[in-house]
Amino acid sequence: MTLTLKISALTKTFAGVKALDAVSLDIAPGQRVALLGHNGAGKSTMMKIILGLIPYDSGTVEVCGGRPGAPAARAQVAYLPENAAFHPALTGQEQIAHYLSLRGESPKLAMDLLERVGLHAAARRRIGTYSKGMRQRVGLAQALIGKPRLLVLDEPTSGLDPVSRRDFYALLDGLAAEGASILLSSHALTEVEARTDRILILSGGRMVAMGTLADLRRTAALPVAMQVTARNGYISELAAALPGAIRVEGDLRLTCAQDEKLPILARIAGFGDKVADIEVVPPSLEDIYSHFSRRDGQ
Ligand SMILES: Nc1ncnc2c1ncn2[C@@H]1O[C@H](COP(=O)(O)OP(=O)(O)OP(=O)(O)O)[C@@H](O)[C@H]1O
Repeated sequence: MTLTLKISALTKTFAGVKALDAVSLDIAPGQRVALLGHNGAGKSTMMKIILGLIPYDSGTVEVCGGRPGAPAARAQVAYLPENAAFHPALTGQEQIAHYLSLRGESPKLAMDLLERVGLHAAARRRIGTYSKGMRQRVGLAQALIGKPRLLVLDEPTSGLDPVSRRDFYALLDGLAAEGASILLSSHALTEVEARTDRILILSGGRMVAMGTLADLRRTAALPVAMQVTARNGYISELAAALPGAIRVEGDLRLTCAQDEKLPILARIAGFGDKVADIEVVPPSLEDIYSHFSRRDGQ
């Protein structure tokens, strides 16, 4: 399978500051990759290099089989900046028709693109009257011009309400299902957790974690939390068998290392009917993110 994006040992320095330090990443068609990192971690630098906007010092970068910024790569890559701005006096249809003309495509395709992102009904309204979520969708419609193979999205859901975020990710899911590769940066960890295939965490320009959420969870080996509800009258008996468990509002709460999880569950199961319920809470992406992107002394 031809990779859409192939980055190996990418390094970029700005006046002595290593913005990227030996970063590698492959994205295959249909894959959605989240780029996470604190402010200044190197996310924008990486995106700018992929788009061919700035040069890099060393390593290799192949975008749709070519050099970043080369005409072939530019034709197949779309970019949505964090705060995409559009002309408020233009309607959505006029704005997209304008971008289509700039790309040498028929302005008549505007309505199809707007329909694709759910803006069909508002297409003839001025963008100045659109909500932030609607403007982001205009941005996505613009990014879809020319059926790009790679979408580079810089914090595409920042400032969107939960429903707009969910709708936006549903659109991305559809695009990925059709074979588009997606690289997006985000600070909203919970949504990334559910809606991307792999996660790359940068910290100070270095790649500190890469993989599926399950991979990251395994590598981080963070403690698992459990909540045990005992049947009436049995909480003390259970507490005595679970060292470290504390009572919170009639339940028992405890944390354990990953490799202790199954033995502890077996011990709890041994209590049979004395246990009313048990909940196992794995570490969230937020816990995992903090673990990997901890900045010493900051
Ligand atoms: N043009 C530049 N000149 C000098 N230093 C730069 C330049 N662009 C970026 N940097 C530095 O490179 C590092 C990485 O910056 P970058 O903008 O890629 O981070 P980021 O992860 O996108 O941050 P944010 O989440 O704030 O957008 C930072 O230390 C930044 O100050």
